[in-house]
Amino acid sequence: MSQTATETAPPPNTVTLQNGQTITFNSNTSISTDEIPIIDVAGIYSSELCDRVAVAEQVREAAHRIGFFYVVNHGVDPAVADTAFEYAKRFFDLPEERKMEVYTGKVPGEYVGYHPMEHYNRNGWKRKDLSEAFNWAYSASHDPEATDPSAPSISIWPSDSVLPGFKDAMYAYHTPLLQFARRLTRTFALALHLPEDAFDAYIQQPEAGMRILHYPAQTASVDEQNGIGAHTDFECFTMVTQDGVSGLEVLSKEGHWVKAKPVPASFVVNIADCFMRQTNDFFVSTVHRVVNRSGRERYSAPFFWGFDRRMVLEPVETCVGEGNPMKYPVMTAGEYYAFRARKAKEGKY
Ligand SMILES: O=C(O)CCC(=O)C(=O)O
Ligand SMILES: [Fe+2]
Repeated sequence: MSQTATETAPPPNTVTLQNGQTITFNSNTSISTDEIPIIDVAGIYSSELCDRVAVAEQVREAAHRIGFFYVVNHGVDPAVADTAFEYAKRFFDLPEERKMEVYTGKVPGEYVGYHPMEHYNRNGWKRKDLSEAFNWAYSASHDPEATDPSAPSISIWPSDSVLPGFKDAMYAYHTPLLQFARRLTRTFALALHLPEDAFDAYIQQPEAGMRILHYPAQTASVDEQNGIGAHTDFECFTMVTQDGVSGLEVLSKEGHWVKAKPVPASFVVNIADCFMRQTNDFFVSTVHRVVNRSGRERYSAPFFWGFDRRMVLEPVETCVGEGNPMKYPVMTAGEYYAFRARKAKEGKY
């Protein structure tokens, strides 16, 4: 006698995200595959256009197919990341009251400052997300290519007497990432079959926030708790530096949680919602989460790259046309970020 589907298959897991999207996955258990490509990006520094295009075509395929890829040979010195991680640990080791001096609630409407442990419940799980984070924003004075280095930044920082050298260590890593992200934006322009400089005006004063995260080892079951619940990122693309501890998982189109295992000296790059909107879904902003069941503390440092708040997120011309109209309302980048930051800080998701 054949069994019915309800007897054999567990009920689908369904979650509504901050961007309004509802997702379903087959199983809460993650799998290891080689679905996330590793792209050697050394060619983006070549003086030959054909070398730059060769990298861009790999980026095009990955951004369209899965929305996630690793980059290696990116040119950013790993020693600077090591120092940033050392200072991240020092920050998270501070007493709670010191960290709460830079509590994100002190900056309404902006996603900067300290986000305490078990503060959010992005997927409405039984227990809140087991992570804490510190976010900071773009600072023109730490951007060697800034048009106006005196433009103010919205970040808040612990005072130097609390954690000497912290801010400097964070920007020492942020600045080379910013320079790499500018390069990679040109690669993305080529990947969309646009002139290489198509987005240059959008990133003179970019939205370039960064965060450090700490995930204690989780003992609760994956059905009860996440480190960071399923979500998509807000901006154009994100570049995550992982330490050696796994935990990041990517939702494949088939509904499987795929492990993004740490790859030494790589960044994990993922497409975020603004780029998906502008490319009319040609690039996919893929759902991801972190569950740290490794038995070890995990630290990560995502860098979020987006267009200037004042710019209008117009559709990319190669991604719209007759029979393929723009699917999203057009708004400024700032309007979209404000909407998402408000949703994220409500913390219900
Ligand atoms: O910690 C990670 O690996 C990813 C974190 C993340 O997805 C985020 O902060 O948006
Ligand atoms: Fe994310």
